[in-house]
Amino acid sequence: MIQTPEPAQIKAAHYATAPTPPISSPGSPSSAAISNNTSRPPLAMSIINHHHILIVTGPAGCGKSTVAKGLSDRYGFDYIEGDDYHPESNVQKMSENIPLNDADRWDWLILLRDAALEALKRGAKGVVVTCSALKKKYRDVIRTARLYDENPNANVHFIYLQANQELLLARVAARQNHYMKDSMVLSQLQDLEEPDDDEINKIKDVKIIDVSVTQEQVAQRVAEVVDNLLNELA
Ligand SMILES: Nc1ncnc2c1ncn2[C@@H]1O[C@H](COP(=O)(O)OP(=O)(O)OP(=O)(O)O)[C@@H](O)[C@H]1O
Ligand SMILES: O=C(O)[C@H](O)[C@@H](O)[C@H](O)[C@H](O)CO
Repeated sequence: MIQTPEPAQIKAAHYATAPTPPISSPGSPSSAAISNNTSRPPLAMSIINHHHILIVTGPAGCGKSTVAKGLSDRYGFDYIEGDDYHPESNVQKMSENIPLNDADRWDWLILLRDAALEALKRGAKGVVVTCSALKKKYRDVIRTARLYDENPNANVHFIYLQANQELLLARVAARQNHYMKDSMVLSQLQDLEEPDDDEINKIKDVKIIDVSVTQEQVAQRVAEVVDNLLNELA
């Protein structure tokens, strides 16, 4: 989540040279919820044996940054805030309430994918990325991370935070100093393709979390789901 109206520093011109990703600042109350409120399991073997990229997805205001910080703290994974990787032109558009289109998003998605791979290459145990990933074809771009990873191939998991329009609008309205306005939430909902049957039952790399509950309850749900996921792959 970008808190200031400053344009992003990072340009998406060359996706092959991903910038150094921002690492989470630990200790926010929300991240503490996921990392502490749920008892920490023994370190999942899969964290040691696999490369994991957790993509926290959903429209603006669903709680991606909140959840992602918690996951990063819980597993000691690097944290990549998707908002920080938009080219200046995208930030400008969003600040002016102009919805992004596919063309605006391609390089951004590839940049995020490559930033996650870069982090793994530098030795990160795993990576958590926030990315709206509103359409199936956007998620497919991120899915190709597996093809570009070195041994072991990265496991990409999408954690889709599901919320209705009313809830998203309320959370965005309550948030201070952020460029995303109500109208942007509405345009994102128009673009949104929720994970479909193929993704859920065939590719099986999507988990859906209902976020219409408190931050602590969301944290609990997400921690349970991701603990299981990582342990299943051990
Ligand atoms: N479960 C929850 N209950 C109530 N408020 C929440 C919950 N989760 C997050 N929030 C609040 O809702 C607002 C949006 O959360 P957050 O910034 O994490 O969403 P986001 O999906 O990252 O948004 P964006 O895509 O616009 O960056 C924040 O003010 C956050 O504190
Ligand atoms: O896909 C998009 O339309 C945008 O990239 C958004 O997802 C923003 O990055 C984010 O939601 C801002 O808060």
